[in-house]
Amino acid sequence: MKILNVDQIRALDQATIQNEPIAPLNLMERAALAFVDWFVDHFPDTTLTKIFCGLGNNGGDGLAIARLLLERQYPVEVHVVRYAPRESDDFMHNHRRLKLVTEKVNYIEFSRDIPALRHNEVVIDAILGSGLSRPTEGIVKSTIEAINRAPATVVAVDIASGLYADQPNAEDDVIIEPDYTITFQLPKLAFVLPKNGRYVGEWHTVDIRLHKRYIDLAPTPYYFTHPREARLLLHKRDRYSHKGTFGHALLLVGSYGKMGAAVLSARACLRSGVGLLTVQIPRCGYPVLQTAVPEAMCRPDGHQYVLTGPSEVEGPPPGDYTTVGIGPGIGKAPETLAMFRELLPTLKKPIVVDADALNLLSENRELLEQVPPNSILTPHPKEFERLTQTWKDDYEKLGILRDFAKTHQVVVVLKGAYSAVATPAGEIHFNGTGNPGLSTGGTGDVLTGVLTALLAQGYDPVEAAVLGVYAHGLAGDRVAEQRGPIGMVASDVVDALRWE
Ligand SMILES: NC(=O)C1=CN([C@@H]2O[C@H](COP(=O)(O)OP(=O)(O)OC[C@H]3O[C@@H](n4cnc5c(N)ncnc54)[C@H](OP(=O)(O)O)[C@@H]3O)[C@@H](O)[C@H]2O)[C@@H](O)CC1
Ligand SMILES: [K+]
Repeated sequence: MKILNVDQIRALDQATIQNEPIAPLNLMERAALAFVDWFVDHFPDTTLTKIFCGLGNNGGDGLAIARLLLERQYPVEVHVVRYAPRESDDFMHNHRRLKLVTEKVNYIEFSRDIPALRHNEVVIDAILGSGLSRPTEGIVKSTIEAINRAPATVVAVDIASGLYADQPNAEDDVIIEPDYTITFQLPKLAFVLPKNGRYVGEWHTVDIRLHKRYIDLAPTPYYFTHPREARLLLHKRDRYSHKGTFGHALLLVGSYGKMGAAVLSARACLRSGVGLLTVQIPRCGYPVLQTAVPEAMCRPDGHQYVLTGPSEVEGPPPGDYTTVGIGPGIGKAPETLAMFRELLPTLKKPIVVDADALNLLSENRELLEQVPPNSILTPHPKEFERLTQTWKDDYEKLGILRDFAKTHQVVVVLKGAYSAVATPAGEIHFNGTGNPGLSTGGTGDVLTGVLTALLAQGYDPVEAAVLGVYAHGLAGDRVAEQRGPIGMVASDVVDALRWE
């Protein structure tokens, strides 16, 4: 699904109002209803809910939510943060409607008006939404600080108050730190950026039927992979297919002491549907690989400890394989660099480049030009920084990422909490699967195996990256569900891969 910027969201709001058509107030009511549906599902016990409203439309949402919850017999307190003399029309209208249901509205003008907040209460944050135009200050800031200090559960309406939806905040900005963010229809770019984790919490979108045609036509470089979209990418298998149909991949992996990386990438590649797999490893890894991964063919390198290229075993040149995956555990020995240097110009089809192969690229930038177009590079942030430059915030990093993918005509999977797949066309697809349990040695090697298998099966490289990252994260989520995220190991992730 698309991620739109604030101006586009505002225009989408107007397009919906004009084209559906629907009165602005009714659209706000629809948004409030969608929020309330989620809320009563999630908080079925009618615990005391304190709703903090600003004076714009986010505050209007909060007032409508208060009325709808009161109608459902929830004990609700409404606190309006009166920071300015100006209120939006829909705020005023909902204020009048609320007053027909309850007389009890508290107005916060000074710190002494801020209510005490306890741990068994729920706070709904509707102070500021996507209309944020400057840092929070004065009574708004004091109220946010009080909410952040409180032990109550906090649910933000649309976006945490004080957080910009599509531009960086300053380090010292005061922003709500919610447990949940319930946003309307589409996620905001801010939600998928690492620095913002504590200002987002667990986020969900609720459908408010905004104008579909506007969304379809709106230009944006940013997408979030919806589970439905990921499943659609999966190729169906023909019952007359045979192992040749699914390609023959070559993995160049491992070195002395790092043969585990070879085994993990090879097992993941096989578990991701490759037809045939050949693994080239330094000679010392031969018994390891033949024992741990009997399904793979093995090409022992001429060198005992590191990869150098030539093998004692006859075989086609790397360029003849359907695809090549290189990097996990290979180290940076001069012989391995020499092999990489010789190998790259012989490859014409997209490959997967990971780990030390990426570090070799950073240290020998001229090799970047030799990487076949549409290859998939899978750096973590440190490796990406070595390949490019440092950045001052997540937004600058996205710019650098898009430029890099466009300039070098490669697909970049920047790994992280929301892994970002950057395409040669300059688009970015954020992935939502995965959990902190995946931050453990070897999971990157697993991803390389997955992506290599998908390329071997003829997936378009961008689709391979989007689907592969999604499936890899989902496997991690399955493991976390079964045995908890702590103590998860990369082999668990291989075993949990599913392609359906
Ligand atoms: N889009 C959709 O599809 C739908 C959107 N809906 C809802 O509308 C919300 C957006 O509403 P909104 O535009 O009124 O913005 P919101 O943030 O409530 O208030 C802006 C006001 O606050 C002011 N202000 C700004 N920064 C400030 C600060 N630091 N401290 C103090 N004040 C500050 C700002 O002042 P100005 O910049 O004009 O000077 C302006 O007066 C959106 O988040 C969602 O909840 C749903 O109802 C329906 C579907
Ligand atoms: K809010």
